[in-house]
Amino acid sequence: MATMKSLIGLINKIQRACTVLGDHGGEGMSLWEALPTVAVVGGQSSGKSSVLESVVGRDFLPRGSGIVTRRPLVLQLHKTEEGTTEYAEFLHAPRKKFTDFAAVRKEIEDETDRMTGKSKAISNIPIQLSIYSPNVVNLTLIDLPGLTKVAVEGQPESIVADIENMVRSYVEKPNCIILAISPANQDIATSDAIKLAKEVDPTGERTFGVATKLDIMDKGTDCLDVLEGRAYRLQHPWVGIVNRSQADINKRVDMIAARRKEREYFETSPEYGHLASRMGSEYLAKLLSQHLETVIRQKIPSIVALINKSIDEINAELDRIGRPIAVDSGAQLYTILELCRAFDRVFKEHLDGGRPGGDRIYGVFDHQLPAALKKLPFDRHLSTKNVQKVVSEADGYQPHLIAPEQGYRRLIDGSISYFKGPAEATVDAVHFVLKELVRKSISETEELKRFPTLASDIAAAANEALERFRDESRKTVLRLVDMESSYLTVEFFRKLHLEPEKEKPNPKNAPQPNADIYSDSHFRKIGSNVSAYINMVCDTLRISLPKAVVYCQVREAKRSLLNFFYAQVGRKEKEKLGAMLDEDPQLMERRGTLAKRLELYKQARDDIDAVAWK
Ligand SMILES: Nc1nc2c(ncn2[C@@H]2O[C@H](COP(=O)(O)OP(=O)(O)OP(=O)(O)O)[C@@H](O)[C@H]2O)c(=O)[nH]1
Repeated sequence: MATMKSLIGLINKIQRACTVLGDHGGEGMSLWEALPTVAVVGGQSSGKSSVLESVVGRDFLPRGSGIVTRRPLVLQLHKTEEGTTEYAEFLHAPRKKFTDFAAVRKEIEDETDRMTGKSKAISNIPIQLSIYSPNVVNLTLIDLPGLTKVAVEGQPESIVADIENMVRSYVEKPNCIILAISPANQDIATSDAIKLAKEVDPTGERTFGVATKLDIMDKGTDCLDVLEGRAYRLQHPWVGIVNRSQADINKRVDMIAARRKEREYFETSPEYGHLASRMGSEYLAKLLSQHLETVIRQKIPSIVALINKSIDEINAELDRIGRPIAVDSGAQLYTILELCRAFDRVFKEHLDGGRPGGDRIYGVFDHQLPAALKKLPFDRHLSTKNVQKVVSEADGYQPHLIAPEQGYRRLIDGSISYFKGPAEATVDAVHFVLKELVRKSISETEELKRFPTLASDIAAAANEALERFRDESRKTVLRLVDMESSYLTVEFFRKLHLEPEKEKPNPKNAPQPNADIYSDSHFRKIGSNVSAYINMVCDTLRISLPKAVVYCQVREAKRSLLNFFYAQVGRKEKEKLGAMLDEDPQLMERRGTLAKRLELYKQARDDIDAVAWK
């Protein structure tokens, strides 16, 4: 069974680790909030500092008028072997042992000012102080600013509400044990501490009522109704306390003497003598310590559950943002190539299906190319008038005798050259689709997210490769078009020749034997022959251009988009490889934070395992 010392020591340890990591409650479900704590609350001058000091047995808290406690003070008490020297240690100044408690007080004041400036404002970032002493019990207490009604000189008006909000933020947590300090010489039921405790803990199960200043109550009055639980009932018994009076403090009565005096007060008191064994600051310290231990024991399963859940969450996030990368060049090269492959996979999924975008290439072939071909100005180029003009120019001074061979060739060449436009446009359209897919693939490659430099290197290399494929593709499609004009399909014209001319008999306009070959219908006929031939060429190109484009651009992109890049990377030196794997600084910071938190949680889990199940 775990000992009291080890259980409270465990929580102390986890609390210290939380503070180092900046976890002191607040946002989300923090480990700090899951830990049971004792918070000391009370109105100004209710005797809070005095209670804390007598629990510790030392003067060490700043004193003065106005609001002295302006940051939460997490006070961890560690009991040491009898005869050892007492000392104090601040978490913000580790390894510095304070044996002079006046210096502790000074450090609390200075550290408060460090955070809040001299502004007398308050801050919710706690100061963490550990006291090692044979005169304490293991206990963690949080001293909070005293609840107040008015701001004093130099303090903002809002301080009254700010203090209440800060105190409330501690005491409303279900794991907070409330030590509610009320001076007995005032009406306890309306004390600031009891009012707040009632609000956040109506059943009183986590409130410990403490009545101070029993010794200076009006003559003839006593506090028995409260201390015996009749006036204001809580689940836990009330504890009466007699602290040093101001006169004692001025006379520098030491704490050990004060404790003795307090004991004597109760033992000899006619009113409280029968309660003496359950009164006084020493009793209060033991009561709290025991209670804290019970609560911790109850909470351990839920703390462990929270720790495990947090570890899972942190691991999941670390997986998402990526683990740290190795530093040797072999591993770096491997990482870069792995990342390239990851990108390549996504890119191929876009082309081959599975991810959208590849279908837009088919859209170019199926829609854009035919539409562009349809728009070519063959009507104008093969109009009777233009046919006549081209044929006559080709004939020169000697008109053709049977068929205008030169004229046909010029008309066909002229028409075919129009195909260059749609051919190049197809190459460009596919190029832009591919470029867009590279962009999309870069942004969709999860693994690349943490390496912005490498991502842009890969994008640049891929785009460069696409430019090369585009040049190659352009040459190929233009060659296909040129091939069409370099050798015409003779059979087409032979067949034309064999087809009988289906002219409608028109006796009125009966053809004049000689004028015939120069008439409009003759040129119209030539135009329609060329047009039929060009339609055939068009059908061929509509089919062959996509093949050329896929061959030169799409297939190459799939096969060798990053080949050039791989070769370049392979030649790079270690520093350059490292530079390519530069990460987003924010991400690196986040990973660092997560790693530290993971360490804390794992350590906490090990500590709990070691202590709780011994
Ligand atoms: N006689 C007597 N005086 C007490 C007792 N408790 C506190 N005092 C005096 O009351 C005054 C205020 O006590 P503190 O302990 O400073 O009270 P506090 O709640 O910490 O005050 P702030 O930090 O200013 O909010 C001091 O002068 C103490 O000496 C007590 O039980 N008996």
